[in-house]
Amino acid sequence: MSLQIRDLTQNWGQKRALDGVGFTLEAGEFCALLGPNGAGKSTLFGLLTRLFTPKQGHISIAGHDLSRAPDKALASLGVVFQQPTLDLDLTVWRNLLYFAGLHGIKGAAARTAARRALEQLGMGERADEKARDLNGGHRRRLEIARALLHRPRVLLLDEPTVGLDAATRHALVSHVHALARERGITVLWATHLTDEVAAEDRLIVLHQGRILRDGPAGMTGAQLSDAFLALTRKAVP
Ligand SMILES: Nc1ncnc2c1ncn2[C@@H]1O[C@H](COP(=O)(O)OP(=O)(O)OP(=O)(O)O)[C@@H](O)[C@H]1O
Repeated sequence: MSLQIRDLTQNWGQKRALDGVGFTLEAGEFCALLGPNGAGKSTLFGLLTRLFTPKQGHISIAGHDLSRAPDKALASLGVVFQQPTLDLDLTVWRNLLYFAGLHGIKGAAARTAARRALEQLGMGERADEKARDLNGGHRRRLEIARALLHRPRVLLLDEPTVGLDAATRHALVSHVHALARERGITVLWATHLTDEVAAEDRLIVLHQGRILRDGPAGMTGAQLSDAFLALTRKAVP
């Protein structure tokens, strides 16, 4: 399995942000992590990326235990955070090479990796443009390309469509589905928008730090939206 989480619990003072969360994702699986504001999605991502360490629970990435072998585990992980972190004054190409360098990928290997990542995101023609001149959707795609440079097995995206219009969001979701399907990358896509979930996706609903539902989405659109609202309303104490 590519990503395994067991019994993860995290408190912020008196507040329990995650309460015994556990699930396993296989290679090539696209999993939508759906939760309203405050569900615990960012806390979960903070633990997965080792921004902080869990008091209780276990995380393993591509078979590497995150607390015992953090370097190997994190080398298998690509991350797109909610807040964009591109250098807007650099070209697309320079943004990628700079980040490749941070991963220790240099010279011809870095150029090959950057070319491959741009192709994967349909941005092969954009290499010489300044990041500032890209529209919101292409900036996001560049961030995804950058997260793929070191060929991670697992890709985490924390609400990557914030601020994008519906058509651009749809295009971005399609690109990332293709990465999972065609490249076997395991994707964990956090969102609070039900229209980003496809019927065949694995769907995990997180609310108030707990998993309320885990399985194939099986529905989309208004049906899914109604089911999500009913589920999260019912759970309010
Ligand atoms: N550093 C922190 N200190 C204190 N409380 C926190 C901290 N981070 C998160 N929380 C609380 O933990 C709960 C879960 O928050 P989290 O940000 O993980 O949820 P989320 O699903 O990512 O929400 P959003 O979509 O609003 O970002 C919330 O009640 C939040 O107020």
